Amino acid sequence: MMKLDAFDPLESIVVTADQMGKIESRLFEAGMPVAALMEKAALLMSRRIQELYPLCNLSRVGILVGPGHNGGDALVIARELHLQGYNVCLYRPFIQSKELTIQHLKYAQSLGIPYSQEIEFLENCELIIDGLFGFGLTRELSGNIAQAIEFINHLNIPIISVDLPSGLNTDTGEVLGIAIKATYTLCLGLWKPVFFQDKALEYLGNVERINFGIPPKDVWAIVAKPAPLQILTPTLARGFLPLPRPLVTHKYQQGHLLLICGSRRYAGGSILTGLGARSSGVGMLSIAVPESLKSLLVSHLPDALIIDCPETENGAIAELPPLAADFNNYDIIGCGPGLTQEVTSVVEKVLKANCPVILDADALNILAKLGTMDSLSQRKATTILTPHLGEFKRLFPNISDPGCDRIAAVRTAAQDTGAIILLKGARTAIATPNGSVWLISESTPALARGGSGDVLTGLIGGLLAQNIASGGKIETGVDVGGIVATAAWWHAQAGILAAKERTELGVDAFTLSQWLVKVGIVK
Ligand SMILES: NC(=O)C1=CN([C@@H]2O[C@H](COP(=O)(O)OP(=O)(O)OC[C@H]3O[C@@H](n4cnc5c(N)ncnc54)[C@H](O)[C@@H]3O)[C@@H](O)[C@H]2O)[C@@H](O)CC1
Ligand SMILES: Nc1ncnc2c1ncn2[C@@H]1O[C@H](COP(=O)(O)OP(=O)(O)O)[C@@H](O)[C@H]1O
Ligand SMILES: [K+]
Repeated sequence: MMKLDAFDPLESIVVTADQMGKIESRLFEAGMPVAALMEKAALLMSRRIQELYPLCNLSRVGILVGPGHNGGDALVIARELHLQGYNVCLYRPFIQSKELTIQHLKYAQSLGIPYSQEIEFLENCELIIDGLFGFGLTRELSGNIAQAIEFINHLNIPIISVDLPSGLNTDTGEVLGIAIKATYTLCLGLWKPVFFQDKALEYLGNVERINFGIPPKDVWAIVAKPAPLQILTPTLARGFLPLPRPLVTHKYQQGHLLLICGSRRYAGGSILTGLGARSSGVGMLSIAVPESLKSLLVSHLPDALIIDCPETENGAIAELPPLAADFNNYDIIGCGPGLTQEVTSVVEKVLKANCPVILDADALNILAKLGTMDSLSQRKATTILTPHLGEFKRLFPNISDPGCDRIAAVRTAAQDTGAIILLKGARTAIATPNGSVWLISESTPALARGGSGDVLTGLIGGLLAQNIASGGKIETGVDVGGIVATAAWWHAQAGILAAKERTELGVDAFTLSQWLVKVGIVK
């Protein structure tokens, strides 16, 4: 889980290793002594470590000391814990180190803190502080360092990583040979992309940011405003919600969403999409389904207008009747869940609509087969694609493996197509064509179940419909990414809340749709 500080203006900013280095350099050039900054950060960390693991519960703490300033931080922590009475010992495999790190080592030695170049020295520890490498690591780890990390990971004791788990690439989250599997990671200063890369999650443990007071002006001197990489924090999400509602309004002013979804084989997908939309508060909801599903949909969503469409032999939508085909009646269209891949002509027609369009599931597979991704950039209205990793790979075979760097992949996809792309996963990322990416900082694997994505499609559609109908900024494209991200945040929060009460096994997609309204979105 990730702890966010609602009152810190830098809490939503995510910077790359290169940007962090540049921001840090500005502080040093302005006169901040390197040692003083290290002291500030490491003192805060050592205080936090003492809260997490009080002295009375521990007999021995092992500290991994690297050659750079991550190692320097670790040595300051070692010194402080020692002075507080902890029994501390050091593993320091490097002969050569940065000057400041050597100085801290000298002082630690003068205090009588024992150290060794052999990792077995830490065998009887009950807590490990990992200060081997931070954002300065670029090369693969091998040899004795790799073996030491393997040894530590097998000790089965809590590990606290300084800044990030040693062995992870700060930007891509890639494991550089081998990496520490932390219980806690104390991110220093500003969030980095590694905290939002799916494949890094199992290494991070619980994540907290240590705010040691970086002046915002130094951040904005390096990072463009608005930041190209941002966490959708609860405070930002609340700003994107259509609340409060105007006192005098009517249903059409609260948005009219058309969903095109479902088939005989995947009837439930249309219900779940409808339930997601309903939870958004949308004013009017129309759902076009194959005619044989009409009564089923009416029984689940009596508030929605169900449009029955002629169907194929297999029970898929054959064509859209006039009521659904006149797209001028709607603020936005959501198309895809449960359609089957038969409905190519419907998807082609939807792509020609003048209003914003959300494509998900089968609509994405059809789009991939049509091979007309280029045509997306010709669309005048906004297009939103919501693929999971498999769908993303089918849509964008030429973008390098999104499994390696999801953030870079989704950004490229949005820039190439001119569409808003929401890449689903443990940490969903939403990219806009101007290169900015929104990140969802927490979720739950309870959502890894069939149908939860359908709920999300409906929710996105319903939120955007309300924004458009109220003369919102979507027309100028300004905040669409933020609204889409708000839907993803809301969806994840509902999953977290439901899982807390029902365990991670208890959040089926229908339950999820019911929990959306229980999220405390306006605290
Ligand atoms: N973010 C900030 O503003 C602050 C950062 N601080 C610390 O400074 C860290 C960054 O420090 P550094 O730039 O010194 O970098 P690191 O401490 O992350 O490590 C880089 C060092 O490791 C060596 N190295 C890299 N790859 C290696 C490999 N595969 N095998 C062996 N050695 C390798 C490099 O030659 C260099 O000496 C942060 O992660 C953080 O812990 C703090 O001291 C305070 C403030
Ligand atoms: N491990 C996970 N942690 C958090 N969220 C997850 C995880 N796995 C899947 N999800 C979320 O669940 C939803 C699944 O959507 P999708 O794959 O489209 O499923 P479906 O098509 O069956 O509805 C997405 O919103 C995704 O982000
Ligand atoms: K580290």
